[in-house]
Amino acid sequence: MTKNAQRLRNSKCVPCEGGIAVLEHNKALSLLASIPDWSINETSSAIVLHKKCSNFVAAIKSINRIAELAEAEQHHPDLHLTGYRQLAIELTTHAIGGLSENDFIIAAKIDQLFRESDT
Ligand SMILES: C[C@H](O)[C@H](O)[C@H]1CNC2=NC(N)=NC(=O)C2=N1
Repeated sequence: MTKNAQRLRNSKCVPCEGGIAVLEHNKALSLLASIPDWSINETSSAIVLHKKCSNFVAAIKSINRIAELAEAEQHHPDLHLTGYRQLAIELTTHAIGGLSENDFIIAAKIDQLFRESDT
């Protein structure tokens, strides 16, 4: 794991209700290098991870773990479960209409969660 990934994993989300700038494209790309399974959308306003879970129950368990994490951090992803086990996790900071470091912190923590549990 890179130093940046470790730093993100050990960070806490900062409450955000607006008033901060969205991350610059280059900054977003450099943070993305720490979470290589994730991709960024065309407008650099969201990052997404596609995960094929082993079955429906495993997908629901993952959703519940992510929900707990999101509540603890007070930063919440959009979760899409389709095709019974295809989980898409999308992160953006709604309050600013784009990416903030919070999105990368949660993404790094979700990666950790997936490493530590069955999916
Ligand atoms: C104060 C608190 O941080 C905000 O209300 C949070 C809650 N969770 C959130 N989650 C996401 N993804 N974007 C937000 O802007 C957001 N706002």
